[in-house]
Amino acid sequence: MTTILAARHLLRLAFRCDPGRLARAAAMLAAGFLSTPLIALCLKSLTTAAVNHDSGTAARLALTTAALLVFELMMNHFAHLSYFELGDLSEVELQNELITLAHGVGNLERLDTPAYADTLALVREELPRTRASLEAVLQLGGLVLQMVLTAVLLGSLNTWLLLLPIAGAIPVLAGNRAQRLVDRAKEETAALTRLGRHLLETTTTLASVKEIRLSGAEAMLIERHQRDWATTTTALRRAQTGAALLRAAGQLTFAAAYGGAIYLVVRQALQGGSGLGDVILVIALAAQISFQVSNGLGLLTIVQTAGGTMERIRTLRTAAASPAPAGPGSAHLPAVLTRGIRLDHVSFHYPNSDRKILDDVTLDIPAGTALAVVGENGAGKSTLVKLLCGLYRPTSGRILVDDVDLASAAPAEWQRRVSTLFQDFARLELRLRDNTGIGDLDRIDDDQALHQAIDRAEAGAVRALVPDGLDGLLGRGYGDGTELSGGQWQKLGLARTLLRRGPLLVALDEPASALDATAEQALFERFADLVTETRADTGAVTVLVSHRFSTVRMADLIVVLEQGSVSEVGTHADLAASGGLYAELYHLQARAYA
Ligand SMILES: Nc1ncnc2c1ncn2[C@@H]1O[C@H](COP(=O)(O)OP(=O)(O)OP(=O)(O)O)[C@@H](O)[C@H]1O
Repeated sequence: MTTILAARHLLRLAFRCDPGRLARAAAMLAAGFLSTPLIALCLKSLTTAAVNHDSGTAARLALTTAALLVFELMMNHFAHLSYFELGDLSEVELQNELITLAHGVGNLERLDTPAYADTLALVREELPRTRASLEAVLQLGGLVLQMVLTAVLLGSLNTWLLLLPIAGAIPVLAGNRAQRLVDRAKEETAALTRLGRHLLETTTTLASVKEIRLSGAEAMLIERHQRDWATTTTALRRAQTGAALLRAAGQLTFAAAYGGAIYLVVRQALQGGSGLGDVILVIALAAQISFQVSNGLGLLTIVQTAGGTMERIRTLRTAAASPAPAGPGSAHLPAVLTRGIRLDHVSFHYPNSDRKILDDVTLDIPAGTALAVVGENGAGKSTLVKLLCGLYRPTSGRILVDDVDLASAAPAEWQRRVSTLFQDFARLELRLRDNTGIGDLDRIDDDQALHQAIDRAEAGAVRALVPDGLDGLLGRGYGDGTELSGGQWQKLGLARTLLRRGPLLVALDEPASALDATAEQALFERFADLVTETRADTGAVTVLVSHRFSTVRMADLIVVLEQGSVSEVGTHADLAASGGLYAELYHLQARAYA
């Protein structure tokens, strides 16, 4: 994206946020910037008056010069107050758009695409610079006005002097090219930078530090971290060196033109074509041009970097706006399940790999069924749940809800009818109310419903730990919230699941992985209640992924996944007697407990 497009985008954004403030900032900046060449003009007249011994005029001009200097400073100062807040508003607006781009894509497929994830990570990192970018755009506008006035004053003395501002364009063009070099290097090293940040985060956050310390993997991770950073830094340093050389060449060219301009006007004065005042005017203006060019270069670099960010946001927007593989249709989902959910020859691979994770899965889950999914690690259980929740679409095959193909319904419509607790459940370090309330946003302010869901999830003791109850903060993400254990967070995750009304699918992926034995027992009593309730209410299907066979056996139907394919389906009694993988795993676990 060119600098002009970036500037236009930032100005539009600022205009949307607060047009009045933008107009005030622009007017004050323009007034401040225009007063600089006028100071040079005053100095010229002051010199002429002094040479002519006109002390009255000289004194008046000296005062005017001082007043202009103060005016210039004041205008810049007050403009800064206006655009400071405007920059913040614009950044928040872009942050909101980024959140939409990360979540508003209907499914997770794009986030799994490395290019999309890298671009998103880069933009997230660059957003805090929005304020400086907007400031740079406004100042560049003022600078352009200032340069035009400077050019008019120079041209009125000698048309050759007009070449001076033109020579000023050379370092600008060189700067443009230099920035492109740096941007390209940044994009090429984005994946490694992301990995570096991940390693830094992993090695410095409490949760993982414990494990790393005990495993002794510290040295290995530090070595890996250093190696990756060294590769990234080398590539960036090479690009920065090339960029610095280009910028220096441009500035040297301007320096030569600057010297030529002074020579020209001094020669003109010696030949009697102009006075001492004109020489002073040119020296002052040339010095201003030198400052304008170097200032302009710095500002341009900032706007060009913002251009990179805007371009990346545009790429994200285009990707998010492009239709998903089989564009969502407008088919309506039933209010109540009568037949159930059917997977019809479903195969799936993640967008970032060709490896089939699910292979030709066909499965009928009648309405009201409690289905358990078992299988070894990596068999594809969580992936199956994610597909059922509509977070991903099958690469081939269909998922039918009664007779409606999920691909022909809007993902959001289905996701409103799904209640889930994922294995990697979210730990929202916000208020207890938010943490639970996002399970059913319409009820986030319904204290009674929130308390009920928390009680049903056996999380009453967690609530008692939070000093301000529903409005108390959780975690140490910001503020001084209550830190919770893994199991306590998981119970709150379950409370979210239980808050949702009228689901057609309840999916619990290893919901007891962090719970103690008593909590697990209580959870499965709740699970049984939930199945009975939702079955009567909406005919919902309940899917439970678990490695605990004591719980799995309660399910109406059990499906065994082996390397992405269904190897066994049936009731506990059928499968335990069949002598297959289920029977083997079940007896293995039963023996361990015996
Ligand atoms: N976002 C992803 N991108 C690429 N591959 C993935 C992604 N998520 C999971 N996989 C791969 O898919 C395979 C199945 O993962 P899945 O989480 O579905 O297994 P699972 O049966 O739930 O395992 P577990 O019992 O360990 O939870 C794994 O080999 C995993 O590496």
